[in-house]
Amino acid sequence: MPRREKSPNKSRGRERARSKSASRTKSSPTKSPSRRPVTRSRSRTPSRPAKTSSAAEVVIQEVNQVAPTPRTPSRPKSRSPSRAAQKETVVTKRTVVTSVVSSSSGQEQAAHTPVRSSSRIASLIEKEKEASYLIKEQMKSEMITNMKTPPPSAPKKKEKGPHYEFMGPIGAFLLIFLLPATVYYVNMACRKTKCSILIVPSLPRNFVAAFFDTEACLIFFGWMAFQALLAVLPVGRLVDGQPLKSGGKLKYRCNGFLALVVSLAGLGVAVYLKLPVTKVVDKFFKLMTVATIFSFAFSICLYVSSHFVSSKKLAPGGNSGNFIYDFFIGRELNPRVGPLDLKFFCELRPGLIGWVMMDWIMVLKAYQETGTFPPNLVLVTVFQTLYVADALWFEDAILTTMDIIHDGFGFMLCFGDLVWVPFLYSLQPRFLLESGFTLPWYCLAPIVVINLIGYMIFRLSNSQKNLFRKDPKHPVFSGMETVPTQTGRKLLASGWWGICHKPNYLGDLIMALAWSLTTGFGHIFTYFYPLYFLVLLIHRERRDNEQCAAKYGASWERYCQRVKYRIFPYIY
Ligand SMILES: NC(=O)C1=CN([C@@H]2O[C@H](COP(=O)(O)OP(=O)(O)OC[C@H]3O[C@@H](n4cnc5c(N)ncnc54)[C@H](OP(=O)(O)O)[C@@H]3O)[C@@H](O)[C@H]2O)C=CC1
Ligand SMILES: CC(C)CCC[C@@H](C)[C@H]1CC=C2C3=C(CC[C@@]21C)[C@@]1(C)CC[C@H](O)C(C)(C)[C@@H]1CC3
Repeated sequence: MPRREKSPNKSRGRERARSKSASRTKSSPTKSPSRRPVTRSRSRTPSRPAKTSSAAEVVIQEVNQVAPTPRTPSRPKSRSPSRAAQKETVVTKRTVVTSVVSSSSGQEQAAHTPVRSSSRIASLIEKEKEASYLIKEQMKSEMITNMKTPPPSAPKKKEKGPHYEFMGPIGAFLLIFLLPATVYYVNMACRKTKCSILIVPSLPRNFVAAFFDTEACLIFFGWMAFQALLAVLPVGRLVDGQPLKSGGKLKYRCNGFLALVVSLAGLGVAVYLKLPVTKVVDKFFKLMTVATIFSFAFSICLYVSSHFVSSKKLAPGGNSGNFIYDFFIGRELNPRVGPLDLKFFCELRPGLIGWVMMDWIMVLKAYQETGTFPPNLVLVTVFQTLYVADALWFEDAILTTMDIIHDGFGFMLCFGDLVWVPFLYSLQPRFLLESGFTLPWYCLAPIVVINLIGYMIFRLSNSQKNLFRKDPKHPVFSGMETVPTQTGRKLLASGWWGICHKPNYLGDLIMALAWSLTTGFGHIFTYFYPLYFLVLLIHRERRDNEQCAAKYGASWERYCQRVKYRIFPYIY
């Protein structure tokens, strides 16, 4: 295949070739098959040694002959950035052209035998059609590449404003107040007898005493310090993060599962020693207030300190220049204090482990109050413990999530990790503790099944993708459909990832539903978690979809054509 230089005229040349090729396909091919250059070029050179090439390549060769790209003779030989970009485009082109949907078993078709029969001709026509499709794909991908790397001579595009998410600064401003208000409202509306949106929470007379005390401060900061200490212990694997914009990779200490075990064991010891651990539940609202104030203060510190780091350390999305928006989304990607990575720590340790601790303390309190272990309270606590234990066992998988790679560490994640997760995700157990609501075993059995199904989908799909990212050549992927991309990475288009774009979200949502089912059907707010989660995951899927479209261009489109549904097969 002749090497071709990229030039501004190239696309036009190829467009011409494409229309010629298309018109050839349209004109009755059986009548004049020998006029097609594919046939001609091969029958003219019968003595050429047989070289295996794909049908698409053959047609590309043919296109090159029909419409040779005008060369730019005076182009300097030195490897300028634009030239490097051109080379990259050539490589991209080849990747996309050679196989669009390939099979890992490597069964790519090779066609280079002289045309002898009409069936052969028909098959070549088929291939030509395919190749013409591939050319289209290639052009799309090229357009995307060109969009990313404009030639130096191209006129400068009008600067676009920052790309905002969450409805921009106004959305961010509203969320900064709405999120804390929601946590308070939902928890205050969930009382002993009812958990309903219709209950307007009444504010206590002595507001400060009801929502704040120094003991709660001590518990909160003691807990944070204890978890931070466990996180920096030189125990557990040191795992490399994803490559950074600034080059290199950060290292992360992964000992989260150990931290969970130590924390739960510590709780066991405290109970054995008859320490007043149920104070934590009694001071639920006070702890929530301390955590909320801390989140605001911490996010302000993060915002201020982000102005003292190099621009390479900033998150791609949180550097818009708008104070409110950047404060909410977070400016710095991976803020660290000594060995402690603040975002990684907050996302997995104090909030997540704190949530499970709170659940078990509620079980203990229920036992102290009633002398029994309410089965549905125990069940939902076991489910949530399994969920958190899973997250910490597969701790390093979080290093590839958009929170760690893409989002900065600002108010959204800070508040989400330290307040939203522990104080809202524990709503069902808190309701069960307060209301004493129970369910018979024949209602609990199907809930166990639903949770297990959800967990299986969540875990197996996450593990399949993680393994595929680590070792795409692993034997389990042989025979599975994949979509190659111009980045060199492939997208898995069968197995769990051939059912819908986010099988892991589907499993997560099924589990969320199972947790709420333990509270029966009488109280809408105990379904707050699955409802909010549905909105969060639909929004998150769309954000990820945008990011993948930007990353993978035409290949992502191809993947979306192959895998039609986003989260719910046959529905959405
Ligand atoms: N409990 C909670 O509150 C929350 C839980 N979660 C859970 O966290 C988990 C991780 O979620 P999240 O990080 O959002 O999303 P994913 O785990 O789905 O990761 C998305 C990334 O995976 C890669 N990818 C997407 N499709 C494919 C494919 N077909 N083949 C190979 N790679 C693909 C892409 O990255 P690349 O190509 O660069 O590898 C993409 O950016 C989920 O299970 C979710 O349910 C998430 C948010 C909140
Ligand atoms: C309050 C806002 C509207 C949104 C806040 C979002 C955060 C609560 C979530 C963003 C991503 C999260 C993840 C988990 C918990 C919730 C947050 C912080 C996660 C740690 C839960 C356990 C999973 O197994 C996981 C895959 C490790 C999750 C990663 C993302």
